[in-house]
Amino acid sequence: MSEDTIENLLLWAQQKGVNLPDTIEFLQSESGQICCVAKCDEPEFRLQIPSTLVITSALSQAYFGAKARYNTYLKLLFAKLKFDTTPTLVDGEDLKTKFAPYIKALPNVLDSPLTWNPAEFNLLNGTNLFNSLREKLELIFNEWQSLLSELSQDDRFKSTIKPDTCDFSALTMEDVYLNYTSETSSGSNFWFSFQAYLWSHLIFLSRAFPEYIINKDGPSSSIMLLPIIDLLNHDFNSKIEWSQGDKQGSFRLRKLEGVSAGSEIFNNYGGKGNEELLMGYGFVLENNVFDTVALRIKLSPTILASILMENDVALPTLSNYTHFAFETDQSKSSNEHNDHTDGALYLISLENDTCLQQLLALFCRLEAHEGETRHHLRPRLQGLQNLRVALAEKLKSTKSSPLVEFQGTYAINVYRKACAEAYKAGQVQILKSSIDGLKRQEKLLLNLHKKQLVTTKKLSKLDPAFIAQGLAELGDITLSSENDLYVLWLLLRKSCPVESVAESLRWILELYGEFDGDLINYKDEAESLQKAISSNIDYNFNANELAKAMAFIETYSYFRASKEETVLVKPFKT
Ligand SMILES: C[S@@+](CC[C@H](N)C(=O)[O-])C[C@H]1O[C@@H](n2cnc3c(N)ncnc32)[C@H](O)[C@@H]1O
Repeated sequence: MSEDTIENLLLWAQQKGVNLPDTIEFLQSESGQICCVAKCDEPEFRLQIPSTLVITSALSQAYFGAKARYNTYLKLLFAKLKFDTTPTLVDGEDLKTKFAPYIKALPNVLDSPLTWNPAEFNLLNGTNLFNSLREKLELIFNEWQSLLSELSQDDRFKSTIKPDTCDFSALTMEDVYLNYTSETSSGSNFWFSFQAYLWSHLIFLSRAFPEYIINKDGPSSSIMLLPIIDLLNHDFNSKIEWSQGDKQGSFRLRKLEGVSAGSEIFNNYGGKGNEELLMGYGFVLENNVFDTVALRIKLSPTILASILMENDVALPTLSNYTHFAFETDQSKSSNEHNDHTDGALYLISLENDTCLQQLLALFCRLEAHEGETRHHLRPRLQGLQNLRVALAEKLKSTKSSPLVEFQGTYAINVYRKACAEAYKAGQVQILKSSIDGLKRQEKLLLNLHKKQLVTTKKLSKLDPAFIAQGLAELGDITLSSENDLYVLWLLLRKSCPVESVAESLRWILELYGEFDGDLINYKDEAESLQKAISSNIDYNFNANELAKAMAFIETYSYFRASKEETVLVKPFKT
């Protein structure tokens, strides 16, 4: 952007009543980004925008007569102001002319991955952004298609605007890029093209404010643009107040701390992680304390219903974390109902352990058998293991996952590459540190409850005769799993006099004596173990008894995937 463009913008703003203090200046960095800098010590910075410069859905309602989907029509109006060469009249005033200096100063190309080419898109492979990008684009695409359908029935537009019937789901990501999202995609010069709509969408995504600040009676999810105020960059340490200004419908930004000469004056877009910053604003922050890895856990309707009824573990949804300045009417209604149809959403971070512990509580609850709660030792250990495995898989896929295939040759923008790498590194760091935290937690629990645990190693140590004689008597059999070893121990020891069994193993036999579990799932396995034994030696175990022992071991053990071992756990509420 040229210096003239900024000059014109500032002049225009002053003429329209923006109080631009002469103690600040707007500078342009080498990358073309504008920033606001204090020329001298600024004890109390304020910037106020009159209502006449605020771009709200009142304008799109007036122009399109829209009675719903306010944000969607506002984005369309803004695309029209940018891309249509003819006037857009509201109450006799041409909005295109009115806002021309502002629109001219806006970036033409935005760095959100929604516009990245296939080679750049592949830089994100394995991440949540990579996995969700297509779905996000499809939502915007559907929003745009339905707008075209509505406009094609409006007398004012029906001669020029035809519905678009493209089936988005049939397009590859390369098709999407070439036909719809690249700067040079076909139809990009029409104000009602997808490319124009996407540009407008991204401008709102990266610059919009919630309208309720100046209009308490308006729809709560409505968004607005604030020229000049939106030149301020983001710093999450910046102490800022947003409020209505002196006059009805005006907006005031106030810095709640002094700014020293030469320092940049920042806005604060809120505590956002790099995923949200990259997607919405096209940048990331190094060492971002708000960085999170989003993990969505889908639950079957039955489990969901019982967990909600018990009200013991948290099942957060998006609405628990943030209020977006930018929200589609659709996403808002699902948030309002705290709907779990998309699953529970856990945002785990380096800085705050709460979410990881909530997620762990859910994993432990999912492992609790009948008669257990998530606080029992066995489901706690199993939950820890399962979550570790899940995070390790996520880590693996974040580090290396398949790439999308594409035909063309595309240059990779250096800035975008750096953003993708920093975002990925942040995700990897959070996952690794969460896994380490879980490892430590498991180790503590294992140390604390050593007496409640039996491994096959401990079993062999406490009952050497079982290995030396008992097993030897069964001949040379191949056990399909470590569980079979416990099963055989149970069957060989269940009728032994109590005193002959080591004290710390007796609880197993006592519980086994009372055990009355469902055997149906173990019949086949039991029969094959029975066969393996009897084909080897004339030793006849009852298949039902084998099935009972197998069911028992499953009920009273946890599988420690990290060591590939089954550990028997004495029922214990921690
Ligand atoms: C509301 S605008 C701020 C004005 C913007 N600098 C401009 O030149 O128009 C938001 C955009 O500014 C840039 N931005 C804001 N804060 C930033 C930061 N801390 N680091 C890098 N880029 C930032 C991003 O491109 C973002 O999409």
